[in-house]
Amino acid sequence: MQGVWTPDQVRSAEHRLFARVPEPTVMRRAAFAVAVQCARLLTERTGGVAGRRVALLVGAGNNGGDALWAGAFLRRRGAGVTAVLLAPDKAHEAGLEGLRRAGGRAVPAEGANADTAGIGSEAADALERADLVVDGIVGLAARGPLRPVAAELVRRVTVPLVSVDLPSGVDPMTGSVEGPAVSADLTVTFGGLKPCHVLGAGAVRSGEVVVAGVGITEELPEPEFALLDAVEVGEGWPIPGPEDDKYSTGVVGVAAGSATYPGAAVLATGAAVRATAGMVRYAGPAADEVRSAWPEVVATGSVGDAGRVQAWSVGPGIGTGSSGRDVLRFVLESGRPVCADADSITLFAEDDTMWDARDPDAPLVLTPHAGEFARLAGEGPGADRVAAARGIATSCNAFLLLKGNTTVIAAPDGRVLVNDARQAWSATAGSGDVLTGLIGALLAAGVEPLLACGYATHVHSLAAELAAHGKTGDGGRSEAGAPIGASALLAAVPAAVRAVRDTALRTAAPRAAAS
Ligand SMILES: NC(=O)C1=CN([C@@H]2O[C@H](COP(=O)(O)OP(=O)(O)OC[C@H]3O[C@@H](n4cnc5c(N)ncnc54)[C@H](O)[C@@H]3O)[C@@H](O)[C@H]2O)[C@@H](O)CC1
Ligand SMILES: Nc1ncnc2c1ncn2[C@@H]1O[C@H](COP(=O)(O)OP(=O)(O)O)[C@@H](O)[C@H]1O
Ligand SMILES: [K+]
Repeated sequence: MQGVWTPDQVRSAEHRLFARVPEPTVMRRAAFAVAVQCARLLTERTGGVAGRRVALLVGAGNNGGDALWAGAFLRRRGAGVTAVLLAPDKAHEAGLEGLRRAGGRAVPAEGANADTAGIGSEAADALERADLVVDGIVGLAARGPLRPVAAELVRRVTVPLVSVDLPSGVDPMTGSVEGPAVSADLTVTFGGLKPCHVLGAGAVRSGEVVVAGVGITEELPEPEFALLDAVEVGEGWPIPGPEDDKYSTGVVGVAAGSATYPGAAVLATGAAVRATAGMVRYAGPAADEVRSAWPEVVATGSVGDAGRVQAWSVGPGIGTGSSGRDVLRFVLESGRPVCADADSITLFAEDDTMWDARDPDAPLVLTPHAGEFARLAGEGPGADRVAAARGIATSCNAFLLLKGNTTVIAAPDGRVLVNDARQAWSATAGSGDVLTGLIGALLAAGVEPLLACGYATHVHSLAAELAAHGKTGDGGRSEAGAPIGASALLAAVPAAVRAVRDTALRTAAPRAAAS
């Protein structure tokens, strides 16, 4: 798992490090890492470093200090470096001195001969001629969007941009963007990932993220939350072994759909079929449609007739009337792990007694989108989606999966996983039904609920990406991609599972050879 740490955790780790290593040494290590990445980008985009022009956007704090020292390193490799100072009186003194000693120069952002936007002519010129821009405007201490002069400078950038620590203007803790902010091609951060690199708009604005340890990593506590990588998903995805049969790999029950919404039943059940090897039972009014789409499914008209299952997926298309309520109550009373989505969430929100129907020891997974979350919580998730998901998971004693481009999954004990989709092809009607089926199947296979949600979400977003790009093994590959429907996403689930399992296999082989 890749950990993510809050700005406060990183600051305390920094202070512990400063007890052993002088602060200027740490700053120069950080700046060197920035310079290395700038040189790489310059070489990729322009063929070299010497003779290229770099503009540094320098704010009042240590983030600007990092940029200034990085500029000094780049100057020594032959680049022409100009620092544009947003607060000339407060610019990091040692960094400024270092840059000047290396032959770089510094100009004020709002200097002489300012243009109508208030930008001095030397600053405007430096930006116009730059091959690369370094954003050292603000780092961990950032509050709110870019101020007007910084925003104007950033607006003028047309060349690759490297952010120091985080893209300025993005909230470090939540990744939210409330006004002008930097969009980086590359962000070099220190010690470990911070929330803004993986959450919401910040994830997009960060571009490629490179973590430089600089000694801080060793001082970090347990991370605030974590991301699963493809290797972990591939290793953990349940597959049948030699001793297995259709029952031992987990029987999942799907209670979804209605006469009005048979599609929800077909999608959720199909996802369960495609996710694991065990048996899938369907119970509900869309039994005929499910049977004809998925002949391998054992389908009945009501949950009472469904037979034994190891876990339930319930909710999509069941409605919020009395029959939906009875279905939800039945599966909750079964004492099995339950993934409750869509209408089930509304039923929980509208009927407090529903909580009493569940066995508190049986895991309950709730998978709301923002609107359903608001129904459940009484208010929307707001900017801090991790805190919002964690709050409801704890108060409801449930696993809470908050959907979106960044999906946040919180366990009742406070653990949190985040999945950054890095694309939005799954923003299509019915794709949530597919996710419900995947989670139910993994719960039935005995995967721990937080991981079941993490694996399912990872495979779901990968399936959307593969389907949109025609990378499912049936030709029509495309780099640009094209919109897909939930059926195409569902059809791509096996390709996504194969992809993560292959990644895990490729990683395991060299490890085995080395040991
Ligand atoms: N102390 C060190 O030696 C190290 C510092 N590091 C760097 O130091 C940074 C943190 O430095 P600082 O604590 O000095 O703070 P910043 O450099 O993040 O902030 C500088 C100033 O900008 C102001 N500011 C806040 N929001 C703003 C906005 N929206 N627009 C413009 N200005 C705004 C803040 O009030 C603060 O005074 C990290 O992000 C990292 O880049 C790291 O290199 C690790 C080592
Ligand atoms: N902009 C987006 N980018 C990436 N994934 C998204 C985006 N919007 C929605 N999704 C994902 O698509 C699925 C939609 O689920 P849901 O809102 O329940 O839709 P439906 O009820 O139509 O099936 C969720 O897994 C969600 O995380
Ligand atoms: K920055």
